[in-house]
Amino acid sequence: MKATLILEDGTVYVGESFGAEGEAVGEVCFDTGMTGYQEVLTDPSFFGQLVCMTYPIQGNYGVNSEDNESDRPWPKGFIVRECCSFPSNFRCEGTLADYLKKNGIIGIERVDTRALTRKLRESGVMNGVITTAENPDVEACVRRAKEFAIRDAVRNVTCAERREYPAEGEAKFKVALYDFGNKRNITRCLNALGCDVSVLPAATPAQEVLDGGFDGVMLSNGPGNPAENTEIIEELKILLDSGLPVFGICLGHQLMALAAGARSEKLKYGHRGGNHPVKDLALGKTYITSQNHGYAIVGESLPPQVGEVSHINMNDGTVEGVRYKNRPVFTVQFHPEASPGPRDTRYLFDEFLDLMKGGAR
Ligand SMILES: NC(=O)CC[C@H](N)C(=O)O
Repeated sequence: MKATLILEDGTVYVGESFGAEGEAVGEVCFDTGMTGYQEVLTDPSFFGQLVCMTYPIQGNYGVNSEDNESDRPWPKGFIVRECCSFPSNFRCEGTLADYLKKNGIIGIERVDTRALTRKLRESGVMNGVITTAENPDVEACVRRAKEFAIRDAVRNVTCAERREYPAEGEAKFKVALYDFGNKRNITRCLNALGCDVSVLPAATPAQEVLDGGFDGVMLSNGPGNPAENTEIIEELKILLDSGLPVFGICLGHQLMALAAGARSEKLKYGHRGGNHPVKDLALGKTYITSQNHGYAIVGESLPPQVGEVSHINMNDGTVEGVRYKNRPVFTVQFHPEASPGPRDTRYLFDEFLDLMKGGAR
């Protein structure tokens, strides 16, 4: 069956449908990861997006029940060069196409993903429509794409109620994890290091965390424009000055910086993939990191008496981490939990544990 991708600038890519049928409107972004499509699909940070994978074959090792980063896939559509129909892997439990169909996600293949990626790199991020209609009305699709905006993102992906995830082995610490769209591997990493983790809805008041007997707070990744989360930012202001250790990842990093008085900006086309070089300024060392974000914190807007930039992206110089002054609080824009991605920066979880022990970072 035919499928068509129409960008808001009127560009049309004709391909073939391989997931659900119908129409999806969303923000088109590209991800350069060579593996990890299942983790990408189930990462709640992709809520509302049409994700183009730059690696030319997807689905070649199928899908399984162990690699999910949340309970369901979140992008509105998946754009690939080729979707493999006969996956081969000892862990494979089904095909990517069936998985998308079952979950109502539209997939389009046979798209020149190199041309699309170049277009987004040159023109910047754009909205689009994928439709399986035989003769789509391009003008109407362009209108719908232009009208689209990702709104209430965190509210749509956060958990409805608190859930407990016990430590592996002896529990050393109790961590409150704010779920802004949490990737399961953040919970797994903490559990593996001996933390009992309570995953909390995004709207949990800071006071409840302070009264909860926790040793530290983890702020998760999540979708959407960080600046729209005004109520959460107010709660984080309380946590920032509470003396409790806090570690933030991606959206969690952005929200804490906004709470500290900084400003966020939308990047031209974002960073998504598993090969982004980031320099830890204190160590003078560069790590290869996993990333998925469309916004960043503006370094100069961070009040210098509150925090300083700790990491920068070696491709474009954008802020990749903040260390807060006189507070046991640090955050990173990239994904130390990876999944998919390199594990270079897993050590940051140990640093969070050191803070909870009361040691210096
Ligand atoms: N993965 C994330 O947490 C992404 C954060 C934010 N939604 C952004 O796009 O920048």
